[in-house]
Amino acid sequence: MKQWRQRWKRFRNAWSGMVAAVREEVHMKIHLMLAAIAIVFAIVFHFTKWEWLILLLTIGAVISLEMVNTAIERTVDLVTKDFHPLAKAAKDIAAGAVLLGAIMAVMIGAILFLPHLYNWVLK
Ligand SMILES: Nc1ncnc2c1ncn2[C@@H]1O[C@H](COP(=O)(O)OP(=O)(O)OP(=O)(O)O)[C@@H](O)[C@H]1O
Repeated sequence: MKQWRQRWKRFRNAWSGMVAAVREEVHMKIHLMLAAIAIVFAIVFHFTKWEWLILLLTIGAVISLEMVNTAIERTVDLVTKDFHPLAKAAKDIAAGAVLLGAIMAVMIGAILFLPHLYNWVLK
């Protein structure tokens, strides 16, 4: 029983972390908005099971990367407010990971959506 209470507490902490990231980070709101638009188009285009899998994995990867980036920013700010080359490197590398994820997501999105858009325009 105690174990379940602890698990529930951990789940609630993780959930409140997700809510805080969405509330406090403009980029998270943008990612969620783009994900919602992609999901609407995937429904309209009747995506196959494999297309859904790739789309959901991509959305999950980008949003997770943004959350880890936010966590790294907060940790660096907690450790030092002074300028430090290591603080800069940590923040820039974490931001670079998000950028790489976003570039991959745009490419995957083009591969997934362009053939459907093409067919839709030709109809
Ligand atoms: N303590 C620091 N020492 C050195 N450079 C820093 C430090 N804090 C931030 N920077 C530099 O400034 C940039 C912007 O930092 P900031 O903390 O404003 O994050 P951000 O990318 O604007 O994210 P957000 O606005 O979402 O918090 C970092 O990418 C880094 O290059």
